[in-house]
Amino acid sequence: MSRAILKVENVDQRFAGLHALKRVNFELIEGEILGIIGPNGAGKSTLFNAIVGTVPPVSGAIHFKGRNIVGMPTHQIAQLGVAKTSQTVQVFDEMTALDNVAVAALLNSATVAAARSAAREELEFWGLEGHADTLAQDLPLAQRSLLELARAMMLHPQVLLVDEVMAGLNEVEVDDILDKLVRINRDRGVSLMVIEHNMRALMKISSQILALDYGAILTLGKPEEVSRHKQVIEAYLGVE
Ligand SMILES: Nc1ncnc2c1ncn2[C@@H]1O[C@H](COP(=O)(O)OP(=O)(O)OP(=O)(O)O)[C@@H](O)[C@H]1O
Repeated sequence: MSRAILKVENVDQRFAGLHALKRVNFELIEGEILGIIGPNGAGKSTLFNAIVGTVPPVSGAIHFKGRNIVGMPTHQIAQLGVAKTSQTVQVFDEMTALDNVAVAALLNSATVAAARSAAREELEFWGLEGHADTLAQDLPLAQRSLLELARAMMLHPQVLLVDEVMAGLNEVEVDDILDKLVRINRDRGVSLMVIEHNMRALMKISSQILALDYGAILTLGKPEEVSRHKQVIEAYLGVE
């Protein structure tokens, strides 16, 4: 039987006069890939920030495996198993790719040597082994996106929130990331929520898609249903 690993209940977020999330309710089923779409400013990143605790919601509950994580510090939420990538790739520019991943690996390693070894393995998974000694600032955008995913995986997440990692990438690079996301989901047991403006990409990998508009859920359903939804077409695709 499918069960929810993450349950978002009546989550509200407000910034001064702006009602950024309006009683948002949904479940992430364990093992699924849930795509998140919505126009600019719809509240997608705000939702992710609420889940990982960087900007906690003003009201509502977020249950991870039955435990309400609202109010917990981000590092504790990460330790429990919920991690996030950033919308803008956040790696340490002046460090090598290997060191970037090794720093994250230290959290779950007994020694520096063990962290470096885990980091090497992770770089290999993401196809970055040839760039281990390259400074992050010298990596092309696609490899920086992969590096951030590699860093996030060192937290051993059970739920990974992926915020627009495909922006600015070409079709081949997007397909490579999609393939890797499917593999961490299928082979490494990570449930995923993926924010993406690239609808074609999202439809390929998501079992369900959630559409946000003005902080509220427009619809949640199978990709083919959501892509036919009248308000999604109007709000997201901008068609009258
Ligand atoms: N910390 C904050 N303080 C004030 N306003 C914020 C804050 N975070 C987000 N907002 C506002 O909340 C609204 C939703 O922003 P959010 O970044 O969640 O949208 P989004 O759907 O992720 O958009 P995009 O696709 O452009 O990334 C926007 O109007 C934004 O300016």
